[in-house]
Amino acid sequence: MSTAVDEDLHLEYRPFSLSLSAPLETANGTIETRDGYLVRIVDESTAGTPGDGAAPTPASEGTVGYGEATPLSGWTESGEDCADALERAQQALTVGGPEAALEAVDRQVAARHGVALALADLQASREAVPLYRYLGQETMVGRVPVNATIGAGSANDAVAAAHEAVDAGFACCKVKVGSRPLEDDIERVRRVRDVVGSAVELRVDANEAWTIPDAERAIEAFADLDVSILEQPLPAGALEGHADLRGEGVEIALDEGVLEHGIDAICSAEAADAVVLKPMALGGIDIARRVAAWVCEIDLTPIVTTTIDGVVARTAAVHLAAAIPEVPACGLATADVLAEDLGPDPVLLEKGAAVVPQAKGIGADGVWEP
Ligand SMILES: O=C(O)CCC(=O)C1=CC=C[C@@H](O)[C@@H]1C(=O)O
Ligand SMILES: [Mg+2]
Repeated sequence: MSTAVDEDLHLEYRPFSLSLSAPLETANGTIETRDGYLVRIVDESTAGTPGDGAAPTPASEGTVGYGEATPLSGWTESGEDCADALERAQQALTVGGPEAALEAVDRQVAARHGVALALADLQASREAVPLYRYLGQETMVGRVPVNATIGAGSANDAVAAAHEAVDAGFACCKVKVGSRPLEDDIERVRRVRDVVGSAVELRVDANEAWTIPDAERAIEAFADLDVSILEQPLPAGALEGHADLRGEGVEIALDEGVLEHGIDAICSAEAADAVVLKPMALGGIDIARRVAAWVCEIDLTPIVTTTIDGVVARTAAVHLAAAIPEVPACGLATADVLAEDLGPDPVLLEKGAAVVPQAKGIGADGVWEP
């Protein structure tokens, strides 16, 4: 049902293309560029009147909420489907308000992420609270722990990235594996362990690359190397296979499997110790928040990451992590993976932690003008 306030909401979106500073190699393919749509919803009921001849300012336009819809092949809908969905949301918002806009993008997760985030940012801005407080965190959170992300490149590249991570103060590194012979990957992880020392947490992400015997062999070696978490060793469909890999000294996290099965099935199959939550792939910050609350209840560990998003979605994911009590290190230190961004980054990285913005909403300003 539409209300007078809803009719004052207007959604706009514009395309963007961000190149990576270096392609990110994973076992599922190489990510070279991040193309998507920046979304904004303006509440014109709060618009002021600009002075004579003055250019419109954000205040004169009304309160604004920003969102980002950045599809990634294999994880979300295509770019084309995303754009079509945003077009539908634009119409639906004017006619039927926020609920109608979200319904119009129900099945296109990246588009839904863009719309839901713009609505959440708008509401948090109206309430003058940072997004993480709007997402339900009752106390002030200054920082969230983050992991360094090391791509599936050569052993020398992995060692160099690990050096850099330790120098920058990271206490957790996640190494991508699965795109080369298993023994080579084990050797890469061994060399990374040598470089980072025993105090740094090491995680490994195979992006579905392995068979059960491969994974068993990897876990045997990784347990000796004190790897804490192995992410998605088997194809997403293999719930029972993942369940069988648990309890051998390395915790099992599901990422692609979360999207394929959902939390209830993972829980019934006892298939994971931890789950990776990517708001862009789950369909929005609101959904990711609900999933995080649910997994905490059932003693699964939630790890927040992104699909290598621009500053709007990445900062929103930092807020999501800040809304989760005792969140472990999250995959949110990816700003450097991008060679360019949508605007200034409000999140400082300091000694392995992301400093959470305390301004109202997401806190990502200066992003609309290309
Ligand atoms: O979790 C991180 O450290 C960063 C994000 C990350 O690893 C990923 C982002 C996008 C696509 C994936 O290949 C990958 C992942 O599988 O987690
Ligand atoms: Mg993963």
